[in-house]
Amino acid sequence: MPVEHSGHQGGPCGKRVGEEGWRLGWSVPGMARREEQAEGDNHLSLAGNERRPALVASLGTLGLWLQQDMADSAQAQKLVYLVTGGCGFLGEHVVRMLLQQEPRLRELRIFDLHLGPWLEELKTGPVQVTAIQGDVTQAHEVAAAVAGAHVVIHTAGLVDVFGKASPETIHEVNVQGTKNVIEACVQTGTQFLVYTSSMEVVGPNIKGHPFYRGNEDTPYEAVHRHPYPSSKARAEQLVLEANGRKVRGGLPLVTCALRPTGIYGEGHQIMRDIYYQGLRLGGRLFRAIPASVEHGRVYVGNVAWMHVLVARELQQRPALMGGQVYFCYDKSPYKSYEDFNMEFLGPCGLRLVGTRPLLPYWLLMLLAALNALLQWLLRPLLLYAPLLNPYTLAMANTTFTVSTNKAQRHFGYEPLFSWEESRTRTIRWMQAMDSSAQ
Ligand SMILES: NC(=O)C1=CN([C@@H]2O[C@H](COP(=O)(O)OP(=O)(O)OC[C@H]3O[C@@H](n4cnc5c(N)ncnc54)[C@H](O)[C@@H]3O)[C@@H](O)[C@H]2O)C=CC1
Ligand SMILES: C[C@@H](CO)CCC[C@@H](C)[C@H]1CC[C@H]2[C@@H]3[C@H](O)CC4=CC(=O)CC[C@]4(C)[C@H]3CC[C@]12C
Repeated sequence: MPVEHSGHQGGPCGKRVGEEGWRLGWSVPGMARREEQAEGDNHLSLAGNERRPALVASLGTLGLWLQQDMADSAQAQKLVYLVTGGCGFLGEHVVRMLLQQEPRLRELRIFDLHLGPWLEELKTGPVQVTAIQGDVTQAHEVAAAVAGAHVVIHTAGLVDVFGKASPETIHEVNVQGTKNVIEACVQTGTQFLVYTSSMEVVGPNIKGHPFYRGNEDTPYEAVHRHPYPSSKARAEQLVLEANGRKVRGGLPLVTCALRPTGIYGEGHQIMRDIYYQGLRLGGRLFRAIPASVEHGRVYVGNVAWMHVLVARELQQRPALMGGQVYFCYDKSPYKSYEDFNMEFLGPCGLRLVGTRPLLPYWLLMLLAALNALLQWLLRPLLLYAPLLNPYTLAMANTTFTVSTNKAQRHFGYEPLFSWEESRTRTIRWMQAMDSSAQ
């Protein structure tokens, strides 16, 4: 059951499909919309040298379209966005989604501790892409990156529930890093800040209370001891409290926070780890959690889309959206953590053994505690960070699901990807990942 994070072995996935990496084929259903729009633009641009006000006025309806077009162009390609953590799992999807779905973008700044080589391919497009290698814990680096940006999407964070980093480091990156982002906005005059929070700021709590299909207003006793949820909760609070502060130039800062549930999709490291764990176990995984325990999941493309939309609409509806929190949701089915993963791992040849947990819960807890002890004992020699520890077991074993339409009501969010698309894309990525590694 307990396993270390994986090394790679070839698996059944790769034997079926030989594809290039998922990055090469990245596109979204909404692209059709942008293409239609582009076609429309081309159509209008046939009259390109006739775009003078007098003639426009005499052409009746067409003139009105042209005027609108001119107004749109004046608005177009004006904005500078900064995405912190833009090279992470979610950050990369946000970056690509912005490039495809935000026509007003002039410059996109991508700030990350580690820059990915894939950024190079983005630099050939019409939007200026600026890669900034930097650390959110360094206030001066953040301020330099934020200066002149209209919108900041702050996704950078230390996501660690496995004990790889110290509590102090998690706090430094997630809390101090967020403080630095807020102060940079205030000092340099950036007015819009979107923060990637987490469902974990709510729960599951340490008492294991279920949160069953709850929404942003559902009462829940949020009690945190683990450094990751504590840090995310504190950072979210700081972001929301900063809403309304005056930024340089006198305008109010407008902030909001998005709370994804467990994100899945192309690039998801934990899914990768579980896949290789299954391969090492001869193509089997052993059920540890009852199928009745629901765990909320959301597709990364939809989370990215929500970031793009919220950033756009925050500028239009600051009074409604400023200081608000929104769960990230889509049409992914409610299932247990393990059953949900099987939606992707199954088509890759893995099998989940058992209709009920194979081990009693007390034994799992014992194994989890043993892992925690081993981690502590081995720490001077090596990093032992298995998936199973008392915290992750409690997470997987506590119902936490969301049912809300707040994002739809406040800013017209509808998922861009259906469940079928999200599933297919994730399976394709797993298959491509495996075949490219063989
Ligand atoms: N993965 C998930 O299921 C969920 C993630 N989130 C949140 O979404 C955000 C992104 O998470 P993931 O993409 O999953 O994680 P990730 O680890 O793939 O991405 C985080 C990015 O932040 C960067 N980063 C870390 N420390 C930094 C620092 N000091 N300075 C600058 N950049 C730094 C990393 O290099 C990485 O590229 C995080 O804020 C996380 O708390 C929220 C809910 C669920
Ligand atoms: C007990 C094991 C038997 O199969 C499985 C252990 C699974 C855990 C590693 C995961 C279960 C729940 C996950 C977390 C959850 O989806 C919410 C999260 C939100 C975040 O903001 C970051 C990631 C995570 C903490 C996620 C991490 C992995 C699990 C604990």
